[in-house]
Amino acid sequence: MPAGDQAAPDPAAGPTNLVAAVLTSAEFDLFARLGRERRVVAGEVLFRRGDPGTTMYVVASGEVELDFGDDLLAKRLGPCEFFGELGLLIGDHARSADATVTMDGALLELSNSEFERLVDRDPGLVSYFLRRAIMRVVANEQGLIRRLRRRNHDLQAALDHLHATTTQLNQTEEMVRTDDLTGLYNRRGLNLHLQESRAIGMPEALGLILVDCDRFKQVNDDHGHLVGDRVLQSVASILRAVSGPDDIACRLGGDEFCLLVTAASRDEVMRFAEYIVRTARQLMELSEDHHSAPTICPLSVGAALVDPQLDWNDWYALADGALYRAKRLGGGRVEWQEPAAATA
Ligand SMILES: Nc1nc2c(ncn2[C@@H]2O[C@H](COP(=O)(O)OP(=O)(O)OP(=O)(O)O)[C@@H](O)[C@H]2O)c(=O)[nH]1
Repeated sequence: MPAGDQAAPDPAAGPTNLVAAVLTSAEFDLFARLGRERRVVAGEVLFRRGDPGTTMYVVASGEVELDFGDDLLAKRLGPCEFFGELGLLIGDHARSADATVTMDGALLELSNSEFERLVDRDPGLVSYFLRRAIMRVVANEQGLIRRLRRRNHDLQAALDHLHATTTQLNQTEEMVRTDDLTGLYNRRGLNLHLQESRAIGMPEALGLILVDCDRFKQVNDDHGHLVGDRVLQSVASILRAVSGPDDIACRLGGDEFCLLVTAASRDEVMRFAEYIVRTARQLMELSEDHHSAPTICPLSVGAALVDPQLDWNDWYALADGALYRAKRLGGGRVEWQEPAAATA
């Protein structure tokens, strides 16, 4: 029988060999006597994963590759190594790998009838072989469980990492959208918000309220930049207090702010606008008694109903017309702008 020039493994080899798919030389001799020899050539497919199988094979010479699919390592089997034994032992077992000849040679093929004769011929040897076959299945199973556990662990770590990255990205995005000093949206945040709103559908009616501090430069000049900062923060607090969950308060830059509110009528928008101017005035009156640094300043406000279908520049031009008038009239007041008057 062409077992090749390679020596069969020593039957007295230690327990580490127990789970290897290698026949001892005594086993190989016995299998060779009763198995059918089959010549094979490289590229020949012996069976595919999922095929039902009832035979086992021993490589006499040449080489066979077992490919278990997924990301499991393919195995190459040489002389005296066996495979497909579960097909023989269980009967009609679905093959768990593709078996392809990778080097010309010969195989011993054993089906149930040959195996029964093998048992009759040398029950002791066959029982030793069976014990090893079972241990091999158990070892493979344990290896698989270990691999799955490791993969699960890796997957969990990858998910944790992804979660941390997403949180970080959200925080970064939040920072990019927000004005450092006041915590309101900045101009970029407002633009992004408007883009998102346009994508999901704008509210049907919107009011734009432009807010500008009066003589703010004087606050900086008289009391310093930090006092000026605190005044800007107070204006932001007023806007935050007045805006509902669907309204957008934004610091457009410097001492200019805006509030975009969902409102359907002039009265509704004016209520917001007048509240803002009035609150600033009342806060000023409260602090007028003591001669400490100001915490707020008078505010000029321009208000208008805007067409949600038009863009920001159109809205701004409209409300800015009113703001300009409020400034010209001395500040600390609200001016309203009708759309028709703006285009006239
Ligand atoms: N403290 C402080 N000042 C700022 C900040 N950003 C801009 N400014 C100042 O705000 C001032 C705005 O000046 P102006 O545009 O002349 O406005 P104003 O003095 O209120 O004049 P009117 O609007 O005509 O009443 C400038 O002096 C800027 O330096 C800021 O973040 N903090």
